[in-house]
Amino acid sequence: MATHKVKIAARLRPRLESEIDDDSVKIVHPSNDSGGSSSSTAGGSFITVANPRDPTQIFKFPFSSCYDQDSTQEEIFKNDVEPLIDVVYGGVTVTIFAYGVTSSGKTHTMQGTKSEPGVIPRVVRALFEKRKTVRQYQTSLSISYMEIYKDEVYDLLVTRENAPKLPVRENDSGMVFVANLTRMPISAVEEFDNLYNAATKHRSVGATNLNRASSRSHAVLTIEVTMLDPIANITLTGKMNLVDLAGSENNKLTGNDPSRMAESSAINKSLSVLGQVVHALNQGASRIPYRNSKLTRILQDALGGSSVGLLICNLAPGIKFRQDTLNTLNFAVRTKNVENRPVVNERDNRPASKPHFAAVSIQPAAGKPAPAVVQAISTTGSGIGSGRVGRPSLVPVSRSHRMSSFGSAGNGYQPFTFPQARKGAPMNEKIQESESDRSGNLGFGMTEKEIDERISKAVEAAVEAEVTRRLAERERLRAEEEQRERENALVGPMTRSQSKSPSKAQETTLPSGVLTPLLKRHKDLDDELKNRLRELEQKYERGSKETQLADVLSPVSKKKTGRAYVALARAHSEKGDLQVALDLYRKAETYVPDNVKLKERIIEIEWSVKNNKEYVPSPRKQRKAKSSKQPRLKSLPAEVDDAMEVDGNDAAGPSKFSVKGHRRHGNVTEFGMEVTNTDSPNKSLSKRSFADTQEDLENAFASRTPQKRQKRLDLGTPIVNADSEDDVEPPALAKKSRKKGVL
Ligand SMILES: Nc1ncnc2c1ncn2[C@@H]1O[C@H](COP(=O)(O)OP(=O)(O)OP(=O)(O)O)[C@@H](O)[C@H]1O
Repeated sequence: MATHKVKIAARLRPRLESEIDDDSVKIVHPSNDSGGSSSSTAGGSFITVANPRDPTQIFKFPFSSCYDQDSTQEEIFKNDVEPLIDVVYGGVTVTIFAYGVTSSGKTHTMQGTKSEPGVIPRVVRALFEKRKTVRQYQTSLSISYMEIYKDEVYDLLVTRENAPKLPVRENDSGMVFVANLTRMPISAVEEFDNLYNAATKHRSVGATNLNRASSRSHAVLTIEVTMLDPIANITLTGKMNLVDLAGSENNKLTGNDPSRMAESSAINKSLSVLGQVVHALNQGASRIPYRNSKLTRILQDALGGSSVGLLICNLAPGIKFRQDTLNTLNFAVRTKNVENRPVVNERDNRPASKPHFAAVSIQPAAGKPAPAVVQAISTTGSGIGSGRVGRPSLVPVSRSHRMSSFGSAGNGYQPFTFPQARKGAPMNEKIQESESDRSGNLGFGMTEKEIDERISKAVEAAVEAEVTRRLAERERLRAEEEQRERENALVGPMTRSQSKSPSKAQETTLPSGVLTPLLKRHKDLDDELKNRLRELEQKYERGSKETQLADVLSPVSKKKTGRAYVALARAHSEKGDLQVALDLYRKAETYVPDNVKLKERIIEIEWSVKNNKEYVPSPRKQRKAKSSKQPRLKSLPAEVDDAMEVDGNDAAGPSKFSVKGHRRHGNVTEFGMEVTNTDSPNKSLSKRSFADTQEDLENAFASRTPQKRQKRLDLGTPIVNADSEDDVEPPALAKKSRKKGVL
């Protein structure tokens, strides 16, 4: 099982004019003693620092990449950064961050100067170069750039006046992102340079005793590479996060004034939380304090998450910085053991097979997928203004979105963007609810009232237009009739009788209220007759309304509505509420007038009501087990089967929505970890190995028993409340593997 440890590169900057280099900190390259390269990535290199309390004692810090004062920007890039370009083009997120005391050379390493460009400009050039070679994709690049200043996030791509504090959020998939961060497309290196140079001027920089242009904030530049494979209709998204951290500060040395002190304390606090996060990860702690600072939340994915990480430790020479150097190196040593589980961010763009509409309302809350899945620093397209590009959502909006984890087999992933149920809720909680209260309901955990409302709504909308049309038509006919009557009054009784004949058709569709005038006219009728007529009128009106409803529905809707009424009727008859049941059965009959069993049922209940006798419904039939593995979804209770058995079906309640099935459909298959910082990433990220691994894991996944598979799907980072300040548990699988010491 492969995980990826954060790689460490240490760089000692040269002595500045005002400084004394007393050899307190030294880089040793045993293999290069005879001269040669000023760096080593071959192993064996180490840094020595004398113990401040006992100068005879020498601390030794071995790292795979150690760069001394003579190292060049080019060397660092070639050895440690360039290999990561292929990783980004493999659809993985890479995070490179420069760490060190103030004035140790972080900005120099990341940004550099015009004559000595640093990591950032080189990465951009390399990404554009690489783009030329990946012809199978339609590739686009974009950038976002933010700073974290006094624990608040600001957009550096807009002017400071237009840069409100941006909130850090977490989506349903556990992906941490900065809301409303601008993302700009870049089509050429020059375009990037212009944007970046302008944005860098917005960064908070101030003079301290140690650095004339000291960064007062952490800066995070993200370059996103989106690759659309038009043949497979799949989009890969790789990201490069380049982080220039503010330096830890010793206020005795910096000579900070009160305002600088406030900045300094925010910087030191966030760096201290960063240390705590690393420490907690190394301890295998159950809670990692990511949420204690914005910096660690944003870097969450780079530390114990799903991106490939490189930490460049910048060191300043001389005894003045010795304690800071030791602190930095201690941090580096601890970070060295942090394991990530990189994933490929891949989105399948093929259209989704449409879930049954009833399924959407069931809301199977997804078990959280693997670690903060996409990347720590991502942007959102929501609500962004002109000139901004919406982040292509990595949440699976289409048929499937596989997060292919290098190395872990099968963390689950939900196939559709179901609305999230309560965070942290078990995946099938809603379903369990339905089952548990089944006895009191007619199905789907819905009450009778809800079913009735649903039916009414569905019917009402369809009927409204038709009723309006009919009323208008009736009004027109009545007006015509009155006009004819007036004309007939003039031409005599003979003609009148003839002229009335065309309205014969109306008699068969006697409009409601027509009997009332009749009653008024025949005042001499005895009371009994009057009552009878009133009853008839009521009956007519009720029947007429139901007939109208039934007329405008499609055959399928009629059948469904009929079933629903039968289900309700049955529930009422079981409660002994026979009159209500009878009314409901009658309503059902207007939708399914040819159903013989229904007619019989109505007669039976009518008899019971009339004779005040108890009615004993026939026992429900046992429904045959369905052969299909996927239970059929129904929007209405399964009380009545397709053949419109009145209510002789099983009492097993409605078909339940199979989360398992749907989740498998939108499976997330994770892949074997083949990416390393140092070892031939080109090879490890080849399409071939990617596909092969995917197949193997899918097979392995398929061979699991359903129970195991379900369990597997449930694994992943717990869903946390974005607003809560609670700590976040590290990804369950990562924890497990850490504990086991699996690499
Ligand atoms: N490798 C290097 N070669 C030459 N000069 C360097 C090197 N590294 C740093 N410097 C110089 O050291 C000074 C401090 O460097 P830089 O501003 O990069 O430090 P920093 O770690 O970013 O500081 P802060 O945390 O205060 O922002 C600058 O003048 C820079 O030009």
